[in-house]
Amino acid sequence: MRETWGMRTAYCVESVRGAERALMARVPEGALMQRAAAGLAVACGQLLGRVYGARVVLLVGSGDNGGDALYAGARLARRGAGVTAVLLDPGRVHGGGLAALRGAGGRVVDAVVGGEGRSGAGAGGGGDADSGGAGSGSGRGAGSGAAGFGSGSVGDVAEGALAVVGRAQLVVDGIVGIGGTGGLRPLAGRLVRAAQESGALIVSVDLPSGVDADTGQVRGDAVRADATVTFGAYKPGLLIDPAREHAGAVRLVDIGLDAELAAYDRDLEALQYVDVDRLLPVPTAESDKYRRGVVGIVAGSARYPGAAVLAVAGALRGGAGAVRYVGPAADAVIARFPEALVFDGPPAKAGRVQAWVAGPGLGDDAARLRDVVDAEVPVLIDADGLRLVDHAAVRARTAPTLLTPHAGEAAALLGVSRAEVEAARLDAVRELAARYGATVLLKGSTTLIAAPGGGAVRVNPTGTSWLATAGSGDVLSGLAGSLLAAGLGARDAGSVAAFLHGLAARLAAEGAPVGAQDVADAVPLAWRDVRG
Ligand SMILES: NC(=O)C1=CN([C@@H]2O[C@H](COP(=O)(O)OP(=O)(O)OC[C@H]3O[C@@H](n4cnc5c(N)ncnc54)[C@H](O)[C@@H]3O)[C@@H](O)[C@H]2O)[C@@H](O)CC1
Ligand SMILES: [K+]
Repeated sequence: MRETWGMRTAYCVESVRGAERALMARVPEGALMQRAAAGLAVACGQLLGRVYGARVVLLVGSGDNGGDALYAGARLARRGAGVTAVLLDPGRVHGGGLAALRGAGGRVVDAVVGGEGRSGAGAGGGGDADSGGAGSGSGRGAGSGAAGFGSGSVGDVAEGALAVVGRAQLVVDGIVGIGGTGGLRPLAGRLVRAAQESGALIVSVDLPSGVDADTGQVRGDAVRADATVTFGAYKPGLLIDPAREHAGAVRLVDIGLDAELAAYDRDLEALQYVDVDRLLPVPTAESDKYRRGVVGIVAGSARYPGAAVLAVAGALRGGAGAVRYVGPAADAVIARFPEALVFDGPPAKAGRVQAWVAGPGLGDDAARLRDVVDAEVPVLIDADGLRLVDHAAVRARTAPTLLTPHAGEAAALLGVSRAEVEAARLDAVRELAARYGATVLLKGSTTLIAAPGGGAVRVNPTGTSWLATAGSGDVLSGLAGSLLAAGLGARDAGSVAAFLHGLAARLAAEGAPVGAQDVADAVPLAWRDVRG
């Protein structure tokens, strides 16, 4: 699973379109679409295993996304597949693509009654009531300028179209790509549901139709693909939940866009093994414990001594030379980790510290937290610390600050609901970083790290649902604080910690539940895996 290549990057639609325009001016007309279609056809062939004789259905929308699907379908038809295009908007379809498919022997049916498909209302049954989808939302009517989608009632779907979808081995989702807004329209939703129910493999072209490319939001019905073949660059939505869950395995097809994209700012970055390897603080011959960094941990309380132990456990595995625990759980910490330095007074009097972690299990100890926030070294604030902290004091800090909320804590900081944060993680993390003048690591299904000055948001690629276990956040804050003390900047410390933490959970879990202590114990394995 180890990848040897570097940073994965994602660009917003505006940048991708700009780069595409620049490239299109230099290459023959239609060349980019042919590159895209060729890559798509190869990926479909690999998923099918055997192309000759395979039953392939293309769901074709009104734009170039449908064009990609049609040209790829033509390539598959020339290799012997039985390819049928279902036109969702027969009045607006990519002409060249349609001609190519027909020329290669592909069939074409209309999705709506009155086209080439036989007419018949309500075939397939049962779907009408839930055609609005879970997201019920705002996006559904948006973009109703797309002729044929907003207007057609669900009952208008042609029986012939549903029947071919039901028999397909592979369904290619060319409904919408980067030109899409809002969720699937009812007609498309009906066909997609039929595909999903049939058990066919579903491959999305560029993006799963219905998701938001730039934010990862899903505002209505959206395709759930087994794989997505994306062109030129990843789009943020392919890397951020909830859209990411819809994409399946994502494959990037090079259409020659990289040189043009260099003129644009990245929207997202996902560190890979080699990037993390380069960032890990590895001691040299001259290192002593102070040069390697001392991390101070202000965590735990009489009620929650375990949070102190777990934060120290994370900190001991993060590369700092020493861990100094400050608080009332010193006995519990020493019993488990005799190598920790402990002190039960105010942090300001605790001795030398290069970075502080404050908050896990802290209870209501606002005084100790204030001491830490006033310190002129990097500070990580988590959990209870996020609830107690004086926001103006955070904004006034001059040394780096790293806030590590989960969605619920982020919601409280922003004054919105947890569901709103979960639905729009990228917006939430950017907004928090701007508002608090701090680097923010938003934990969850896709952990994101945003710096206060803007720039690319980091997305952690190693996350796993095994991390959804009590205390795992305490380990993460200790680990990230330790990396801060070892000299990493806040954005790097947060992203490297999230990477190691996710990897450690995977290595510890191996398919079975693990506790936070197991995750901490597996962090050295993750280091070795990265350095290996
Ligand atoms: N621009 C380029 O150079 C390339 C573009 N390519 C493909 O072109 C796509 C973009 O094509 P387009 O700009 O034509 O846009 P799309 O094909 O993504 O969308 C077409 C139209 O669908 C309508 N629409 C919007 N939301 C909808 C919804 N929820 N349901 C139904 N219809 C909706 C709109 O009228 C929109 O203009 C990319 O995603 C990619 O697949 C590739 O061929 C590679 C090269
Ligand atoms: K698509």
